[in-house]
Amino acid sequence: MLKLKAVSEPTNPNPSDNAKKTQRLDLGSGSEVLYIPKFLSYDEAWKFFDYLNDHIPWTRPTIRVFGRSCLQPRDTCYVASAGLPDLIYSGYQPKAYSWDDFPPLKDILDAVHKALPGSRFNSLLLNRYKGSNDYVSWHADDEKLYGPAPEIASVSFGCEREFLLKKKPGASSQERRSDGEPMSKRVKKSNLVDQHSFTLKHGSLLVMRGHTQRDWLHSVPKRAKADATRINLTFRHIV
Ligand SMILES: O=C(O)CCC(=O)C(=O)O
Ligand SMILES: [Fe+2]
Repeated sequence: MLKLKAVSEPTNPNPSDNAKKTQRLDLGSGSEVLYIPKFLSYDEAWKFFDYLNDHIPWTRPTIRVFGRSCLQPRDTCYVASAGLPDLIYSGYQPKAYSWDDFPPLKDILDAVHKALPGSRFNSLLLNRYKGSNDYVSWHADDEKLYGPAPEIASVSFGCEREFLLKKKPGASSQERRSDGEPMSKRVKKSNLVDQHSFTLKHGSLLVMRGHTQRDWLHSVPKRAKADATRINLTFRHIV
């Protein structure tokens, strides 16, 4: 696994925000992940956690995976701006709530837009992992309605969980290592650079960009020791 390089957030000139280090991971072939561990303060993030845990109408729908019906292994909810095409995933079409139904979500959305200049997210999938047995299996958020190179911003609250990325079978191989050395000049150890792991902390922001959904899969696996509740918000732009 590659070590992440910590860089100061160049878009934020406020010196009081120096603690907000952005880690940037170049996955090669136009795929990139950003990770900001202290996107929200600890106390602020717990206030959002309590609000979301109590006020979101969480459901655990039946979805279809490989032709079989099963209970989705986590709670979910969906919020989207008016007039957008319906989201359907795993044979399930969630009801779209309005941003006005949950005003604190608009505050989080504003903070995300500020951290990612040029972004304009208009939909949000919420996930609640109620304990160590809840998870999301390997997938890419590559539904057509997100366009060919979607930016997805993911904010985490509560229990820390591991977030894994692995190269899709058949995706073009990595062009260069993090130190810029071309792979052709050295022995390829593709299994080392084709998987990455992040521990998504309370109040953190993770962003997937470029061709990440085309070329990579991600998951949040079951973890016996992660026995408390985690809430995750994934902001997306529907084209
Ligand atoms: O919970 C997470 O960190 C990831 C959720 C996710 O991948 C999704 O909702 O598509
Ligand atoms: Fe996802």
